[in-house]
Amino acid sequence: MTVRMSKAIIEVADAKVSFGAVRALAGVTLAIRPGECVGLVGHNGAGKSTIVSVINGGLTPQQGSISGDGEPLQRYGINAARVRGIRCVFQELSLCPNLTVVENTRILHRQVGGLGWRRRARLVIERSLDAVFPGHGIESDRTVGDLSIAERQMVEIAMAFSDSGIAPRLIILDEPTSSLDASLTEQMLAYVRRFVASGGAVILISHILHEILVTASRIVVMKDGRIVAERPGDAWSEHGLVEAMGSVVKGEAHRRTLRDLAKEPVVIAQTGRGLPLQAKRGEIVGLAGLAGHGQTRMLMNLHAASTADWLPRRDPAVTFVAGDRRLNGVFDLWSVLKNFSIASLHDLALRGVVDAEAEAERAGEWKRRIDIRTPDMTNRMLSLSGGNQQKVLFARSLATRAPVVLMDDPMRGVDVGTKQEVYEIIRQEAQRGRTFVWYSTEMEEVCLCDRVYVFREGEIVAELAGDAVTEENILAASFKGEAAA
Ligand SMILES: Nc1ncnc2c1ncn2[C@@H]1O[C@H](COP(=O)(O)OP(=O)(O)OP(=O)(O)O)[C@@H](O)[C@H]1O
Repeated sequence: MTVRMSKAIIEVADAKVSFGAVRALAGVTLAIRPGECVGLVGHNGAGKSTIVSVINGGLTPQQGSISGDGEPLQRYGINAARVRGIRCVFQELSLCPNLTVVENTRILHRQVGGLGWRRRARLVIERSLDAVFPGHGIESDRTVGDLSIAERQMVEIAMAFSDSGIAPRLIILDEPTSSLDASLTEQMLAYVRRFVASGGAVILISHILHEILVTASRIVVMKDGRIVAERPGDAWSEHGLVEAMGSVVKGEAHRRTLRDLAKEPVVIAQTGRGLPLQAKRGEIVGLAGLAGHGQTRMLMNLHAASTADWLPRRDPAVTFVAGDRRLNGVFDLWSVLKNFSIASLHDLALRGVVDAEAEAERAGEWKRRIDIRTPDMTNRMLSLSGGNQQKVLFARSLATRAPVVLMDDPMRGVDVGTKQEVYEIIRQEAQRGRTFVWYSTEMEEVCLCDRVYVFREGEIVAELAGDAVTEENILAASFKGEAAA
């Protein structure tokens, strides 16, 4: 029996894209058909966002062709993609922060105009939010800038799946779950499965390979601007994917066995009527719980409490690794080098003047250590892929002498190979006496911590240590406010 394959919604053939000396796509051919969820994986800088920009019409390849529903598309761009029902949720969230959720909906759905547009736009977005994230609790009159990063991500995702006349046919999700906790992620993946089962198509990009394995019907692996492997989803294992990406397969990361810690905590904080937080010298302390329940606020408060001096200190007491990098991490207009060295200028300066050689040397060391992929550290920060920008923020903080490192879900968008390297660096630094306070939306990371505080509604509701740090206990505490017996 011959199986008739439906026509591809979009097909890119032999696409080549270069940014100056960097070859982002070296001849990529990819077709997406109705009813399939294509998982796209690869190391940071492999070219995933670039091929997505080509499919989304945001970037015209220097070579190659694009066709849609079997017809060659000559002048393909964002508007042409939108008319074909192709939408993209970007890694860097793209909503206008000064407008409300409803007003942002109006911008995406241009046809929702005229008298009464607010009511209709509200209906469009609320219907979609309810469908993708039942019980979301987001009021559509709120200004986007006031939403937490997880809420913003939920609105972006719901916006992409919303329908106001032009039905969504292909939704591209570029690391959509990087700020979502486990339950929101599950809601979104369940919706993706339903959307695909009803004939829609999805491209799912994620560094959390488990998500891809349980959702994608086909998985495509990219490496250095090329597709290096492509198979049905159920023909892959996590191990096989990591190998195909060119990363070294390491055993599962385990919590370290703790040596004796000093008795006196170096960090102490209180959350309302909740339990107090304590972190000792050399300890890795995790902050867990559902996203947006006060973990980031706690980190901000700890940071403010130790840095409120008028003068910058030669020996900073704390350093902060931002997770919401566009909001409080990256200096857009600066080079990679300047973004890296800004926190250690005191160490790099001689009589008040920065020693450029020492600065370049230290940046080079970190470039090698966590594999920041750029041909030249003086390139603009925004020329880096998202995951590589995140690595720079890591390097910036770890290169300081601050004894306490506060981390706000810092692995957003970092690839699996690099994550393992960073976990190892954290262990080594903790062994040398540094204290880490680490908020993460990834259970695997929380379970690496020596001690974990679970947050609920702004307060710490449970403290788990050693062998009690398990997924089951954390989930029980997150939902019920108490650890499982
Ligand atoms: N505007 C740009 N200017 C210069 N170089 C760029 C630009 N956009 C992307 N690049 C480069 O192209 C390459 C591919 O980047 P891309 O963002 O597609 O990677 P990615 O696979 O999505 O990575 P990540 O997993 O970190 O998001 C990288 O080396 C990146 O530095």
